[in-house]
Order: sequence, then structure tokens, then C-alpha cells
Amino acid sequence: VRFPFRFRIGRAMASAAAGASPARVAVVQMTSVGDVDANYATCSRLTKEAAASGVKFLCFPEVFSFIGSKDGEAMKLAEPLDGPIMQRYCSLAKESSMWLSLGGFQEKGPDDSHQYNTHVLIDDTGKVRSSYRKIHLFDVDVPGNMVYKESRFTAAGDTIVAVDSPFGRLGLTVCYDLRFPELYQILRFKHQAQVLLVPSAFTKITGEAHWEILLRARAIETQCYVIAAAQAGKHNEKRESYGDSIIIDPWGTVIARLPDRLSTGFAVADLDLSKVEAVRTRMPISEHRKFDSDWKPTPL
Ligand SMILES: O=C(O)CNC(=O)[C@H](CS)NC(=O)CCC(=O)C(=O)O
Repeated sequence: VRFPFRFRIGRAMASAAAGASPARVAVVQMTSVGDVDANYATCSRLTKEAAASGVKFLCFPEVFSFIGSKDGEAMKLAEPLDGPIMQRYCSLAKESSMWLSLGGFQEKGPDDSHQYNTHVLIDDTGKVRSSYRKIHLFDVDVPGNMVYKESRFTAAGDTIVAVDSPFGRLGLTVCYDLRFPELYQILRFKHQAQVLLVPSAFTKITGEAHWEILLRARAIETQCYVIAAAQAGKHNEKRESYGDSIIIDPWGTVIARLPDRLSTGFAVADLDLSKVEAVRTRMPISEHRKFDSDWKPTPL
């Protein structure tokens, strides 16, 4: 058990963090295509390779299991979380004794014309532990690219999800959520998240401009680890994603990364939850926060 700051942060926290080891995690980068079996083969290979490197928790990007080239194509494949596609990933987790974060699964939606964009967390026994439906939908006119309208086929979620794991308390989010800091503030200050997950399929243009900056800002302002798995490269004639999967520590330092030019692989880091507590103890922003109700009304 690696635990250098035990005495500084107190007994209760020490045992919580000690229970959290080992904490070797990895972030995947991949180029999903319009073929469920081919994408599963890639995920399965990466999971087995990661297991061989001692990884206990592997994080995949949004739309890991399918990226179609035609509008609404993914809708036809949408399944409930106990359907055959997710069952295959549950077996993979069990066989490899690996926790899996599967960001952006096409979950069967509330009606025949909408799916959910769901981040699914599977434990090392192959059980679905938790799931989060993307709240912020990407209806955006990307300069120099195209107009995205995710809400045409996707229904938004309405529930914030944080869940305990051997790797700390995880906050589940997806892709475009990253631009809405209030979600991450709630995960940290209301739900005590320690590790934020941001599986993504960022566009090339917005990713180059904003990806790393937004992720490091979320890590710094929440004092959490951030694990952000990215789709990378060309999925079909029309669609390309910005790679650069990263893991960031609660001080904002990038501790693992896969550059955009590497399309498929994973990068490993050891999470040390005592670092989260050390950063929070020395810079107690949770005690310094102010709220609307703390201010005097603005004089008119
Ligand atoms: O529709 C799918 O196939 C899966 N969903 C996505 O890829 C989503 C919605 S189109 N993409 C994003 O949220 C990109 C966000 C982004 O690029 C930014 O915030 O700049």
C-alpha cells in the first residue's frame, strides 16, 4: 500500500484511501467505426493488453461501440443496458477482472425516435454498477465544420451520477458536458467526487481549441483526478475526432496522455487518492466558496 500522507489527513480518510489501492488505471484512445463487432474486437484486445499491464480500471471513449456514417443509423442498434451488446462488455470485464467505464453507449430511449447517450460503469465481476445519461446535448454549429444536432435522435438525461469504486468516488459525465462547469461543481461539492470521467468524441476543430484547457480547468477547480478518453482520427468520410486522451491529477498536471496522431492504444497512470486529500487540505476551496446568497444585492 503506497500511502505517504497518512498522518496528515487523518485516520478516517486514510482507511478510505488505503482501501482504494491498487489504483492502476488507463485511458483508451480508439477510432470507432460503423461495425459493432469490429469495435468490440478492438475494445477486447485493449482490455486484455491493459489487464496484462496490471490495469484495474479501463476507460473507453464516447461511442466506443458504434459510430455510423448516416443520420439515425445508431438508433436502430440502440439496446437496453441488459441487451446483448452490453452483455458482451460485461463478460469482457468479468473475464479480465477489470472495471470498465464505457462512455456514450446508445441506450434504448424513451420513444422509438430517441436513444440515450449513456455512460455505463461495469465492475470487475461483470455487473453494471452505474449508468449516467448525457445531460447536455451537442446542438452546435461548429465553425468551419458542420452543424451537429444531437437532440434530433437523443433524449437528454436528468440525473447526476456519482458512485463509489475501488478507485475513489467517480463522477460520470460525457463529452459536451465538459463545457458546463456547474455539473462538475455539483459532483465535487455535493457528491464528493474524487475522480471525474469525461469520455468523449470531440470534433477536431473544437478539440484543438478547447479540449486540454477545459479538462485541466475542471481538474484544478474541483481538485479531482480527471480521466478523459477520446475518439481519434477518421471514422468515415464525413467524421473525424480529436484524439489526445488524458489523465490529469488534482493539481492539474497531465500524468498520462496519448497524442492525437496515435489512433489506438491506452495510457496508464497510478491514482493516489491521498493526493486528492493533500491538495484539498492545503488549498481548502470548499471552505472559501461563496454563494449567491452571500452577496449583498447589487445597488441599482
Ligand atoms: O452522435 C454521436 O455519434 C455521439 N455523440 C457525439 O459524438 C457528441 C454529440 S454529436 N459529440 C459531442 O458532444 C462533441 C462535443 C464537442 O466536440 C465540443 O464540445 O466541442
